[in-house]
Amino acid sequence: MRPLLSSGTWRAVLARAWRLRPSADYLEVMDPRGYTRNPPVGACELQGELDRFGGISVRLARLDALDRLDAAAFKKGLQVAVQQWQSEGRTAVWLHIPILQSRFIAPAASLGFRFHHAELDSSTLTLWLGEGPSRLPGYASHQVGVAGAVFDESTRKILVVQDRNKLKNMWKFPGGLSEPGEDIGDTAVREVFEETGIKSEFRSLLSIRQQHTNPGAFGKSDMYIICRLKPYSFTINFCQHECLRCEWMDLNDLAKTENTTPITSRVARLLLYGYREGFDKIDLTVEELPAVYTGLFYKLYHKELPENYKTMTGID
Ligand SMILES: NC(=O)C1=CN([C@@H]2O[C@H](COP(=O)(O)OP(=O)(O)OC[C@H]3O[C@@H](n4cnc5c(N)ncnc54)[C@H](O)[C@@H]3O)[C@@H](O)[C@H]2O)C=CC1
Ligand SMILES: [Mg+2]
Repeated sequence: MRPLLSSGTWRAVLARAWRLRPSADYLEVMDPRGYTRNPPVGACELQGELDRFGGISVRLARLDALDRLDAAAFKKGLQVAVQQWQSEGRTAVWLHIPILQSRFIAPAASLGFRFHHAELDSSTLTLWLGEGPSRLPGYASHQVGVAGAVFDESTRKILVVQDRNKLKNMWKFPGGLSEPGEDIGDTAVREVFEETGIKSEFRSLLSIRQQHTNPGAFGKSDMYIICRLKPYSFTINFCQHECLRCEWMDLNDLAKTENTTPITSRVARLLLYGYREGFDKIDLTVEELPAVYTGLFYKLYHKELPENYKTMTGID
């Protein structure tokens, strides 16, 4: 984000916003050059950055005098600052509050700010100032779980576990929740190893399930992705905390058993089809491509596309 207001301009805005009058105490701590050595409560220097949508972002962690600021003074100052931003046509305010300054959440909320999201050590509140209903995007809507269907083509065996923490003991593929910044295939390989001790490598993506208000997703929706993995170790050493049993099972048996979940049964049948007719019938393979706007890279998953279609040469 681009800072559009200099700190000098901010000082001027905030001197107005916080309606400060130098008190006798304040004057006592001015040095001969006029700089404040120990600003009193309320002499807080807010620094904000304009974003490309016309919103303003205030990071309380960057404000030196906050430790000495009480909640009432913060509320008063914020109220005036918000009026100022509104008169300047700002569309929204984003208020980033470090966890140790959470006493400022309640005064901000009483002025209409609402939580946008929280991380381990900070929360972010927003206030929409634009016309009509808020157009600010929400935060995360889904959690992502990934399982590995580890299939050994040479023996037709598939790796399955029974979850220790479930009321019904049904066979399923080992898997778990994706970590921030983790590729889908890497989650599958990591979770399979953590839960079963089996080493494997990513082959393809087989299915995506979307479920809303999943009980384990803290009120969010759940994306559950199953990957096809190829094993390169075979001795099971399963996690006692999460699994009750772990086995290499014949794929035909998994496809037929009733002692499994509908999604595991469906994917077992999909794998059987791929095993008999060719995995290209069922695989979504992955390729890394460059993102035009951000300069980053991303993973794109789709059915195999012939090389001449990728380059658009040799197409009639
Ligand atoms: N049909 C299927 O085959 C199933 C699919 N799934 C999907 O798998 C994904 C999650 O897989 P998991 O193996 O559950 O994740 P995971 O392998 O990352 O394990 C989560 C761990 O957190 C623990 N945990 C969860 N909630 C807890 C709480 N409130 N307090 C203390 N500990 C807690 C669990 O006991 C477990 O050890 C989701 O996407 C889910 O939809 C989950 C179960 C069955
Ligand atoms: Mg798990």
